[in-house]
Amino acid sequence: QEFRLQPTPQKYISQDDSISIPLQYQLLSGNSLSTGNTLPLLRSLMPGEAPKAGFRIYIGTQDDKTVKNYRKRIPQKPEGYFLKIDKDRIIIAGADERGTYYGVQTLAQLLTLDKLPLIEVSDYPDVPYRGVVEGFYGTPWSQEARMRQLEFYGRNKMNVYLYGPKDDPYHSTPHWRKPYPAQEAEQIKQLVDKARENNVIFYWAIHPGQDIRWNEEDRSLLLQKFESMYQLGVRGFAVFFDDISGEGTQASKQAELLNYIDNHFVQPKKDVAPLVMCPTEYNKSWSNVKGGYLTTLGEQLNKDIQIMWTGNKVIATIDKPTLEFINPLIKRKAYIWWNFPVSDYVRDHLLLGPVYGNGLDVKDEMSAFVSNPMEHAESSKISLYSVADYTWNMEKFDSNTSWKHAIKDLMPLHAEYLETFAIHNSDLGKNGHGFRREESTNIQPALSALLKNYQEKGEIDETAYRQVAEECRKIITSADMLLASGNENRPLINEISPWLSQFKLVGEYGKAVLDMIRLQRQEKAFLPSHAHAQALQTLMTDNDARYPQGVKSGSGQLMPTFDALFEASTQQYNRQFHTALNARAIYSPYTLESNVAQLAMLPTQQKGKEGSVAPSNEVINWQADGSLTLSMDRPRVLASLRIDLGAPEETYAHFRLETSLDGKEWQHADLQTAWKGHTLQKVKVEGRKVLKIRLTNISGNEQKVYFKTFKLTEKE
Ligand SMILES: CC(=O)N[C@H]1c2[nH]c(C(=O)Nc3ccccc3)c[n+]2[C@H](CO)[C@@H](O)[C@@H]1O
Repeated sequence: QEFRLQPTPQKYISQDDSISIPLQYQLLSGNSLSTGNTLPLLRSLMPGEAPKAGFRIYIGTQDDKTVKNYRKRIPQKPEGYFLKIDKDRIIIAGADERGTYYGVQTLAQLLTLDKLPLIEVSDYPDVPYRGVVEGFYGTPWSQEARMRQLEFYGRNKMNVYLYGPKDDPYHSTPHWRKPYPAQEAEQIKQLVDKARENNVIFYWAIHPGQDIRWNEEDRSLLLQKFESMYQLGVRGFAVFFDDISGEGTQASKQAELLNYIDNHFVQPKKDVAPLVMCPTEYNKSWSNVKGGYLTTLGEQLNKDIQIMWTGNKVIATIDKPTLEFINPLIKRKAYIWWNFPVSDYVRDHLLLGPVYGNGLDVKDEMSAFVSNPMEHAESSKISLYSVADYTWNMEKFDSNTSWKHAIKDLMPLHAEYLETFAIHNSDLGKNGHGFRREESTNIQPALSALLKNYQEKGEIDETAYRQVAEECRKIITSADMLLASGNENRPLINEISPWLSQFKLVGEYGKAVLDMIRLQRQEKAFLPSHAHAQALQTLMTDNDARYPQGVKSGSGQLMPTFDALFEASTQQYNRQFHTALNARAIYSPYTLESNVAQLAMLPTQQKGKEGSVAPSNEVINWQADGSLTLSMDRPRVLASLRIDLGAPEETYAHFRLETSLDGKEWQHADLQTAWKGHTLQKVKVEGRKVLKIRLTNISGNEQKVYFKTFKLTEKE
């Protein structure tokens, strides 16, 4: 019988023979397992324990007598285990308690088969700490979502979960100094208990850097907060110094605080996991090696304190050069914080594609690999399943195979439909980090062939046409099947339903555009298809109130191709029949031009009377005389313009804002602080008619700013 074990074991041999699942068995378990959740898990999987049964299960860690005959078969690696299923017995022998627990989790997978294969498994993880950092901006996961996550981590042999949602006020400013209110405290306690049940180390992270004062009072308040979390059962602690400015960014002060916590809290407790910290310089593109921040941490931080790293950029895949850069500087193996599939900077997209691009030769260069996921907990499991696979057995990791199994694991009864949805919802679109993913890889060659032939020769590639038509049919069917999938995975469908509705429209739009190119030479028959395609464009634009920018689906390949075919066929029709049908598919009245590299990539958005340039999460290096120009499709009367460079008021003196009606004559506009103490500027343009708006760095020097807001509102 075919089966796959998740994550891929280091080594296993399955005989071509199997046994029926024993209905009764005699359990011989080691004393080391008298506490913990390993035996309860085994008993929940195999309820037929009977003292005199013939079939036996021997379970224990290597110090237990019950498995002493198999001690030499146990991999001598942390969390390693040996599992053997024989005709009259099962042996589960772990290098330690968690290893034994993982042996039971592997047995659990085999128990889902009709019969138990006779098998020997010798297994252990490549990366010491494997799991998830809930570290994104936006709506934190719900309690129910977190409880489901922790079960998922246990099943997939992930051993850490770091709690650090940016928008939890008791994790970060303003209330990091305060204990949780009773209800929130109880929820954290429930999570800690659930984590223990699933052999996951629950780390609670604090994010104090934005307003910490380097004094005895704040140090004491932070330790009191950690102690209050310890009383709730937390046995793992982290301090995040990412995304802060000011006093809190000093490496020597950060190191002094962390060493104090390590020496006066973590070490004395004796049952607390190694302290973890996220540095302020957490990626190479921001690091200033000569400035000494990273080397200060490397030299001064106690050796057992773990230092997180996101890679060569904020959002990046991790390869050997990445680790060869950072490990020598911090004088330890980096604790990788992988910013995928986090989507808090592209919230209109779902990132459901394969996990790929990380090196397969770096297992010995990192102390941990934790994924920062989407705010959509269930949807994130597609990636998290593969992260578990990758970090457990790196050299055997196969991106596409793992992705397919991840989808089957999430929705076994609707896997083919979820796979169709996921393959077309994987790219991020243009974004401030410049991080992209492949999308629609299954149909991309046919899309290209169809478009190329039509645009260059006005001809239809019939093979490609049929393939694309079939894919549109699958898209429409998949959306319906998933929306109607009932309770197979209701939390997942609740998360993705706005995108499923959009996905169905994408399929319908593709069909309408295929009709258009087929009917392009028929003066009357073309018109209904053109009208239907335009109607679908409108429906795809104003699609879901919960997402101000709307939701995007198929934005990497499908929509650009369908839009291009819409425009080409309509232009062809207009030429042939001397008509003036609208030939513009993507109707955005705003276009962005800039000679500032990091701004030029930013997309523009329109929502009703509002037009904006998408914010960037990176520090913008705005060169002297660099400018950004937002152009309209026609002169428009402004009601307001708001700009926020995330910088003090005096910074705005380095910039000039102008508007123009013709792109030649420019008129100055005053920036003024909208609210005292805030960085948001309200520009005095009320009633001004403009065609272009231009912001220029006139200081003569490079300015480092954040590009948080550039939003205009038109007069009704
Ligand atoms: C370590 C880290 O990635 N920290 C945060 C983070 N920070 C950034 C930034 O780009 N931060 C930034 C950019 C410019 C100016 C200040 C801060 C991205 N992310 C992640 C993805 O959006 C976000 O989920 C995460 O909480």
